[in-house]
Amino acid sequence: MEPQARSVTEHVERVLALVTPLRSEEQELEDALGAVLAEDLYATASVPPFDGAAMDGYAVRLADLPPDGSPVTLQVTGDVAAGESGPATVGPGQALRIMTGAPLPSGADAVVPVEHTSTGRFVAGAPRTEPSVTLARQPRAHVRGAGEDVRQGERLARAGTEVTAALVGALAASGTVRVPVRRRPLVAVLSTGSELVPAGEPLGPGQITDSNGPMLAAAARAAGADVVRLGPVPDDPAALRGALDEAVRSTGAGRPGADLIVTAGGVSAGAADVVREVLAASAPGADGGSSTTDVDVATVAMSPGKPQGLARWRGVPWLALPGNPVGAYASFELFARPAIDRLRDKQGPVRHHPTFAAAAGWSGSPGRLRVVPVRLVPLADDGATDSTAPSAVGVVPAGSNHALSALAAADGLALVAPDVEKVRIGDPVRVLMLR
Ligand SMILES: Nc1nc2c(c(=O)[nH]1)N[C@H]1C(S)=C(S)[C@@H](COP(=O)(O)OP(=O)(O)OC[C@H]3O[C@@H](n4cnc5c(N)ncnc54)[C@H](O)[C@@H]3O)O[C@H]1N2
Ligand code: MOO
Repeated sequence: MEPQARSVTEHVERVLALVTPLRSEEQELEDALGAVLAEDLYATASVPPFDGAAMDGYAVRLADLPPDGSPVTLQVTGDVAAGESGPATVGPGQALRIMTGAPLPSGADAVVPVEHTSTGRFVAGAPRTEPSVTLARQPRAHVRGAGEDVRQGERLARAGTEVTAALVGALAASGTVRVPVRRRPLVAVLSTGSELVPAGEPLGPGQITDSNGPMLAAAARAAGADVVRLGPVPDDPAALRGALDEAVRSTGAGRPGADLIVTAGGVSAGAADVVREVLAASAPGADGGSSTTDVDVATVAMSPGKPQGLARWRGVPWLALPGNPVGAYASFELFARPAIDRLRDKQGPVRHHPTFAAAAGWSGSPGRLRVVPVRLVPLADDGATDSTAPSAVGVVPAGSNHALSALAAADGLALVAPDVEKVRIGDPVRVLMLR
């Protein structure tokens, strides 16, 4: 009899209990894209650092411009360009030509854009000699105030934030050159199965190409980890133990031991299910020693991805995922990715699981969370005029649930709750987005 299946939520909790965040280290800001901040970061300088022009035009004194908007003619006494720091001053009745980004000269408190003046436009490269300009008060001052964007000492990002290109920009603007980040996790990816042949090698009778190895390695990299790929390992306990030892050992070439082991295959009820065998043989108290601890083999209420194993190999957290490739990938997204996030101490935003309307109906066996590769499709013309509205997008299954080709074509994984028997057209469907 099959044991009571464990919920996905409970399995996630057990996965998270196995891993703890890695130590932090300093990294050059320019190399930190995708890393996770280990501390809150504060602006070391204000942005912009000075009051400056937001438009090309004339720096003026508002006191010279009649409040009723009637034009006035001012004497043009010179130029201020971006990057200039000269002691330019605008006196009463005067104006200075000023370019966007240039510091506002003393005396001036507004910029009038050139297109709203008698000059009309500045010609790039041409000498500017107009002795005077006629202009009028504008509704806006077109001045960017010092610290308007960021004030020195203001918090720019919280610990746990993943560094994006925009954050690199914001940190650079405020004078940051090095950032404290979590060390990048090293994930060992290991596929098991005597039928497996590395990609590119000819297949003998009964053999198949190892797709889980390259796929899970790619998924781990996409989740922000470095990867050491081992195997495929044949269905032989000694070979598997050897590979697990290699995964956790640091090598002479400077590779540290893995922070997390992810295996695929051999975790079900088959006679050759070697992962299950190694877990059982080395569980504490059993013969074979205690290189494996915290063993937890479970049937999880999801499909695909039902058989799962958790343990530590010589202290290193080990997620044993099922071999069926779609199940392995679904398990990666639901269990291994949160484990990697925790190693990186990555905090929210909560993983985005938007809801779309089903654009086709489908059924499946209730009682488990069904993970269905789906594609986003425009909904049939429903009279909506705005084709970019979210309601104009729905989901359809991307192909057979167990086919890698469907997974490859999928925009996301629909997560259909265990109590739902049939998904009908128009039903809301929660989707774990993959792109
Ligand atoms: N009697 C039972 N049999 C099975 C059960 C069960 O509950 N009772 N569960 C089924 C489910 S669900 C799954 S999933 C599989 C998982 O089994 P394993 O984790 O032991 O995986 P394998 O048997 O090693 O492989 C399953 C399947 O996937 C192919 N495979 C494995 N590794 C790779 C790889 N690296 N690249 C490509 N394909 C791979 C393998 O050849 C098998 O076809 O067990 C069911 N059986
Ligand atoms: O759990 Mo298996 O992955 O359903 O195919």
